[in-house]
Amino acid sequence: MMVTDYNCEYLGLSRLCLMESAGKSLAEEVGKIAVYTFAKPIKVVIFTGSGGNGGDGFVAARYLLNRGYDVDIYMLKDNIRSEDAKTNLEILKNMKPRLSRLNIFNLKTLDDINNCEVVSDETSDFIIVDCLLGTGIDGNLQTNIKRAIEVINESNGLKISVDVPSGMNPLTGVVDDLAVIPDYTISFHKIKTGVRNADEEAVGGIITADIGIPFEAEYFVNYGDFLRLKNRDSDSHKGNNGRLLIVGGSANYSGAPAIAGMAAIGAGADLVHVAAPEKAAEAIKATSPDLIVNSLEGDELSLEHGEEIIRLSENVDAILIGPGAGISDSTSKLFNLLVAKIKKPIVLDADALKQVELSLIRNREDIILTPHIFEFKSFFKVKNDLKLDIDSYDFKKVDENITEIQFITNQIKGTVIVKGKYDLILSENNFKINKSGNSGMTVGGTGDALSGIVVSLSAQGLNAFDAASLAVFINGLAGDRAFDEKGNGFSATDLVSFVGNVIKDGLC
Ligand SMILES: NC(=O)C1=CN([C@@H]2O[C@H](COP(=O)(O)OP(=O)(O)OC[C@H]3O[C@@H](n4cnc5c(N)ncnc54)[C@H](O)[C@@H]3O)[C@@H](O)[C@H]2O)[C@H](O)CC1
Ligand SMILES: [K+]
Repeated sequence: MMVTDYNCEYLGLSRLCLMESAGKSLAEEVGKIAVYTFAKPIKVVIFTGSGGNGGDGFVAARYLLNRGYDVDIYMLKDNIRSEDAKTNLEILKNMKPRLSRLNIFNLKTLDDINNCEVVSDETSDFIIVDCLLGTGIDGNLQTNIKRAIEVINESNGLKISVDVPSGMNPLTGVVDDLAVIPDYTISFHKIKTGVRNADEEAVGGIITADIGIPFEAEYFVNYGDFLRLKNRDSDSHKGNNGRLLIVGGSANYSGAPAIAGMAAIGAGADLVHVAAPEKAAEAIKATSPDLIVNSLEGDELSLEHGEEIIRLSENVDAILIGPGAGISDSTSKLFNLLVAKIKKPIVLDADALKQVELSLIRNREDIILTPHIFEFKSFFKVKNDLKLDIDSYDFKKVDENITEIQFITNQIKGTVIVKGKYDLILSENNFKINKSGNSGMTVGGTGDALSGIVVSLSAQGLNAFDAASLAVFINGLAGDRAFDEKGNGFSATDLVSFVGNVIKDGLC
């Protein structure tokens, strides 16, 4: 959800708009609950925190006042951290002289909280709206927030939590310390995972309110997806942040595994091993000192290298098979042996896609395929004239094309990137569209760079779908920077040189 939130901004839909929409939806739902719970106008008491959750409450207050409710706002924090929440609080404060039936109380001390009206109100004819904490909860509950949660739970009023019951982990639904126990939880756009996972008595009746977030914010890969890249912990040491093995190269092709390897380092991997036939290995050693190259006898990757490669795979977190490997019967047998024996995330690219049997990977979620449309059709043995053609405003055409491709990829549990002007990333019934990149990326080697970034993110712990989605976005952004610098004259090596910067900027 946080990814979607951020991606809204890149569609031009600001968080302030989303907060207005969230607050309005909240007021509508509170109004509906009030009408069918109480036969008369009642008071709504809104407890607010210092973040966006509190901001939703400030917005809802405006709409509830217009619906004839008395509104008391109990602010637990007056140092509001969310700019959008601050804007909405200012609006309420600018309503002076006050004509609306609104009171705003600053609960600065525990005594203020203990003496607030909901504690003493014996009736139950009021609604408490819990806007203390939402998806931004972090660490143990501060004392005042904890006391406010107790007061809310002890009160007789009807309780409504906004987005997440305050005190509950929005991702897991776990309550480490204490949480509001609401009669209803109103979730914006989509039920938060934690709310869905929690027991019913911990969240009450769940209501999902639409706040105008368009599909595209969820289905286009964008900068919000960088949130999935774990922030590297400061005391990590070599090897913590991804170790990977690239199996590729042949007598004529040493560039592909080298480009993939350098891209993998650019995407943050710590240790990049390459296993390649001796001529390619020597060439890679000479050009890329940062790669740990294992030289395999002979001109091509073949079955007798199997044991050595499987041994190498034991010390890494993810493997990329294919770049520059060439196609031969023995390489084919080797690749199928590796896929059958190595139970770690595997990325299959280029020549591996022409040789690995579909049946071997059908039930593996940790497999990522990176075909362009022609490799896609040959891997899945597609007979008809299938194209990746979603560059259109015609939603029927886009939907049909994606559905047609999904029908094919649903044969496997893994993730498939179908590369094109707009790349399509598919896994089970989930899909994302990547719009970064440019036509200059038709230059040879950009696919090798992509496969290097995919295996790097996979080695750093991202699941197949997230690693694939983010990698395509990063590869395209690096291609866009290379284009800005050299127009259509950039090389895959130029693209690789921007990968690190793209991620650094994306994480800011
Ligand atoms: N698309 C949407 O779903 C929208 C959601 N909105 C609302 O915004 C919140 C998320 O806002 P955020 O500012 O990130 O965080 P919170 O308001 O949940 O709280 C953070 C706030 O609270 C303080 N805090 C954090 N942890 C603790 C703690 N353990 N004890 C005490 N205080 C704590 C911290 O200082 C922060 O200031 C989301 O849930 C929705 O309700 C937006 O309205 C827009 C669209
Ligand atoms: K809440």
